[in-house]
Amino acid sequence: MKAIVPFKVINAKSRLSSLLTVEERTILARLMLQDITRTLKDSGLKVTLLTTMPFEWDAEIIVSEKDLNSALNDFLCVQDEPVMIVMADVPLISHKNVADMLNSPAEIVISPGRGGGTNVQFIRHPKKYHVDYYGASFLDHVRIAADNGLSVEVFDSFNTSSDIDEVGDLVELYIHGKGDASRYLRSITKLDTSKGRVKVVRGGEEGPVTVAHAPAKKYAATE
Ligand SMILES: Nc1nc2c(ncn2[C@@H]2O[C@H](COP(=O)(O)OP(=O)(O)OP(=O)(O)O)[C@@H](O)[C@H]2O)c(=O)[nH]1
Ligand SMILES: C[C@H](OP(=O)(O)O)C(=O)O
Repeated sequence: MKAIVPFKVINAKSRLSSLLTVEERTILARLMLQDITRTLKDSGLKVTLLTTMPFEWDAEIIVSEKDLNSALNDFLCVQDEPVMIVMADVPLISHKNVADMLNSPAEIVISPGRGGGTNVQFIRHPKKYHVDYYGASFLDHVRIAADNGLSVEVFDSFNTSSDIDEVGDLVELYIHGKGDASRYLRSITKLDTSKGRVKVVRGGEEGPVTVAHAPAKKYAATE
């Protein structure tokens, strides 16, 4: 069974730029991808990365300069087997989450993200479906499934609904993460529990974490 993970190589996670430098965002994005790739592979899935430019990774790479939706739909329309689409910013996804999605009897299993997005989708018949990310993509995906007569399960999981888009989202990774991305985050930031909602702020506690692949600078955009 296949999993495809879209990955924007340059200037990833730009919405975190009020807290993290471009190098830190690049490393964090790479480590989230590393944690996710490991979980998907250990769950028995064959992982393909859909990237915006050539990229070294321990997975099949498809490079497409098309927009995210066109690139994904080009992929889906030639797949004979089920496909799981996992966004590269859902680092808490677990083996159990993957197994539960694969075991669903539904034709489309959708894990929503905060704010109307879509974090993970399991698509049993990719040729009968297409994706429409951005905006309220969760609603769009439910509608596309209905328009194509496909049954839907909305997958209810803290892990898979926790996508890391904005600085406020980092607290979930900081507190609940068990992989390298969370270790790295804890090495460069700390928790501010002084008042109101807990926040991730500058100042780290743990030692540095090594990144397995090419140096971050190579892919970092200039700010
Ligand atoms: N292949 C491909 N992947 C993309 C593209 N844009 C975003 N992605 C990936 O799609 C997923 C969801 O995108 P976002 O949550 O917006 O992530 P992002 O673009 O790194 O974050 P921002 O810069 O803050 O918008 C992430 O896995 C991104 O790496 C694109 O143009 N092509
Ligand atoms: C791609 C987009 O991600 P978001 O920016 O909403 O996390 C979506 O889920 O439709």
